[in-house]
Parts: sequence; structure tokens; C-alpha cells
Amino acid sequence: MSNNVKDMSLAPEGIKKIEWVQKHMPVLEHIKKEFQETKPFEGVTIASCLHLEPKTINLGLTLQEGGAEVAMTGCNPLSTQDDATAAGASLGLNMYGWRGETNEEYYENLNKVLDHEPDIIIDDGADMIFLVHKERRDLMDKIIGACEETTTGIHRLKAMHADKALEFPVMAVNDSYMKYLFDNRYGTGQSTFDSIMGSTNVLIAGKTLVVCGYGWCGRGVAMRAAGLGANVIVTEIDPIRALEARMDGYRVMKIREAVKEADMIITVTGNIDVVSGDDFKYMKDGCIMANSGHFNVEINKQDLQKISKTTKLLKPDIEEFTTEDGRKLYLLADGRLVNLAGERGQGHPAEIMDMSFAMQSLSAKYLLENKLDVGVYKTLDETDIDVAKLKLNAMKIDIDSLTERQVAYLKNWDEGT
Ligand SMILES: NC(=O)c1ccc[n+]([C@@H]2O[C@H](COP(=O)([O-])OP(=O)(O)OC[C@H]3O[C@@H](n4cnc5c(N)ncnc54)[C@H](O)[C@@H]3O)[C@@H](O)[C@H]2O)c1
Ligand SMILES: O=c1[nH]cnc2c1ncn2[C@@H]1O[C@H](CO)[C@@H](O)[C@H]1O
Ligand SMILES: N[C@@H](CCS)C(=O)O
Repeated sequence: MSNNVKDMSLAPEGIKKIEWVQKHMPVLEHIKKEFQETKPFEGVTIASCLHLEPKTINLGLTLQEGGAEVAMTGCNPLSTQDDATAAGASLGLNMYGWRGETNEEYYENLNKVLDHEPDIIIDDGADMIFLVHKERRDLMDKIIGACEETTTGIHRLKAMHADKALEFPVMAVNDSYMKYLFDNRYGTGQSTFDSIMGSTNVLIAGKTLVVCGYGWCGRGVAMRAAGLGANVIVTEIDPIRALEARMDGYRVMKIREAVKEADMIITVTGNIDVVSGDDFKYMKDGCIMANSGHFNVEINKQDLQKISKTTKLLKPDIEEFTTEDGRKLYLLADGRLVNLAGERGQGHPAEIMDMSFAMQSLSAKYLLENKLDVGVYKTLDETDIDVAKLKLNAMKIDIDSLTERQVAYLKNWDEGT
């Protein structure tokens, strides 16, 4: 075993946090027990590039119980929790990474994980998959495939496959119902505010809050903002989603109009330059901006800097920009996904990552047991249903099942009024 973490003396603290989240991850605990007995990953090395915090370490431990040699690094230089990595290392996982890595250190750690010569990769954002294709081609023959955690990672992998550049199969874990319906919506909805409120200590009620993007994450963020008493405005580029937002009760307008009213702006699009250029010129004094989508490009910080005469770090994750005309604008967590990179960002709740990581561990097993051709694959509906049943069971919720008469009725095509 090898590792490179910040401080091993933090391990006991990290272990307590892991034990706490385990109590709230019953599906993953169930799968862990099954893996203990069946050892599906005996002799297999699994590399992961995921946000490193207690729930992710619990995924690592689940794969380890299944017999895997596990090597883990972070998928964002700011989201690692150093007590969790120390705990992971003390529990036999090969851990690399610390909070606040430089870009160079980030890629060094990805390479150290790849030095373990993985059979399977679990990625978030596809950085590790790209690295293998570009610089670690020596590993290509051994890799069976990968699992991708997030929306933007999957968009990119599909684009790569369309260009015939992808060289191994990838399970699109994000696209399973048990992932995006819950993680992207309820997870991002809650964890975004958990982090913003923890870091800024400002009131949401009564604020005009602009949500950019009304996809799965945007729906969750808008829903929770409204629940906290905000006056929500949505911006979109997709006419159907814009209409949906309107009928869900929100105002919808162009970003240039929305910024004029915003007390707070949250981007969740996966796109670049969503808030950019002259948008900053129209913002009100005191506007707070955060990104909970992909990478630090949704809010264009360079454009913000161009119209600012001074910038000041008020807290590690609150940057103040004073514009030429004296307004103060605030950017949280350097524009990186605020729910994890924020000082108080703990990521999604344990009950949510329970389902996402259940899908990850079962997808890794599926990759191993099925020799797939190169491509980007949706997970099986049966896996979604199995995970949903396990979750309902853990929540002690019983649901009905079809009677024979109902089955026959639903199959019937010749019975009218
Ligand atoms: N913070 C987290 O923990 C977390 C969780 C899940 C996903 N994500 C990331 O969040 C992003 C959104 O994920 P999703 O699942 O909601 O994706 P999605 O595709 O369902 O939604 C994105 C929405 O943004 C809209 N959009 C694109 N460009 C826009 C623009 N310029 N202005 C306004 N709207 C625009 C699209 O039309 C779409 O409706 C992705 O990058 C994803 O990887 C983050
Ligand atoms: O607490 C967490 N631990 C690990 N991963 C997380 C957590 N919260 C959200 N995500 C994952 O981060 C991806 C975007 O990078 C999302 O798809 C989500 O699944
Ligand atoms: N690994 C990427 C994914 C964002 S959705 C990041 O943390 O920026």
C-alpha cells in the first residue's frame, strides 16, 4: 500500500466521519456485505478520481471488501477532505491528494493512482480517462473500462466516442435514474445551499436568486431556493426547459436582464461563459455568485477581473471584486463547484451518495462481468430497480405490486370504453 496525503494524524477524526455516513448509506452497506461474500473484484485493481470525502472513502471500502486493490485521488483540487483521506489510507486504501492542490499536483496525483495499473477506472468529469488516452497509453491494454459519475463527463465521453477517440467502454452512471433523479436534483439542491449558507451566513428568504440552467441540478437548486423563501428567476437556452421552469412558477428571462435583479446567482449548466462579459457591469452592489455545475468556467472570472479595480479574499472561499464604479461583487469558492469546493462544502447528503455509489459499485461489477465493446453505455434498468428496491426497503416503505388481473389489463390492446 502507498499513499500521499496531508496528515495521517487526522485519521481518527476521518474514521468517525466515515462511521457516521455509513449509518446513512444502507444500500451501499448491503452491497458491501454481498461483496464480502462473493468477492467479485478478487485480483482486480480499481482506480478512482472522485471528490474525496467520507462517503467516497466508503465507496472505496466497499470495493476493497469485494477483493479489489483500490487507489483513489480527487477530481477537484479544492474538494478533498484531509481527515477522510488519512482515514482511507489507515484502512488500507491507496490514497493520493490533499485540499488545495495546485493544478500540477492534481495531475501528479492522478498519475500516481494510474501507476497502480488499474483494470477499472471510476471517474468524475473524465480527467483520468482523458489522461490515460493522452499520456498513459501504456495502460490501455490492461484497462477493461470505466464508470463516469457526472453529466459533463458523459457529454465529453460521448463526443470522444463520436470522434472515434474513445478506446474502452464507459458506463454512464450519471444517466441512471437512481443517479440523476436524486443526486443531481435533491443532492445539488441541498448541498449547494448547505455550502453557500455555511460560508456566507446570509439569509436566502426575500432575496432575488437567479438559477442559470434548468436541468436536473437547476430544478433542484430552484426548488430549494423557493423553499427557503427566495424570489427565483431561471435562465435557460432550451425552450422546453424554459417553459417548464415558467410553469413550475419561476420567472424566466435572459441572463442580461436577470443579473440586474440578482442578489445571488447560481450557475448549474455545464457550460462556459454563462455569466460573462458585460453581465458584470449590470449587477447590483453586493451580488453573490456561485457555481454548482462544472469546472470554474461557468462564471468568467477573467471578465470579472477586467472590470474590477481591486480584488480581495475576505475568507478562503469568498472573493470580493470592487468594480471601477465602486460596486462590490462576490465570487464563492473561486467559481468551482461550491457544494464541494466551498470551505463548508460537504457535498451531497449521505443518503443521496448511497444511491450514486451503489450504482457505481454495481456498474464496476457489470463492466468486469460483461466484455463490452468500446462505447458509452447506460446502466441496466434492472440495476436501477434493484437499487430503488433496496433503498425503499431501508426506508421501510412498502409499495403495491400488480395483481394478475392488472397485468392482463395492461397487456390488453383491444379493450376500449
Ligand atoms: N455540484 C454537483 O455536485 C453536481 C452534481 C451533478 C451534476 N453536476 C454538474 O452540473 C452541471 C449540470 O448538470 P445537469 O445534470 O443539471 O445537466 P443538464 O444537462 O440536465 O442541465 C443543464 C441545463 O443547462 C442549460 N444550459 C446550457 N447552457 C446554458 C446557458 N448558457 N444558460 C442557461 N442555461 C444553459 C441546458 O439547456 C440544460 O437544461 C453539469 O456540469 C454536471 O456535471 C454537478
Ligand atoms: O459528497 C460528495 N462526494 C462525492 N461525490 C459527490 C458528492 N457530492 C456530489 N458529488 C458528485 O460530484 C459530481 C460532480 O463533480 C456529481 O455528479 C455528484 O455525483
Ligand atoms: N471533476 C469536476 C466535475 C464537476 S461536475 C470538477 O470538480 O470540477
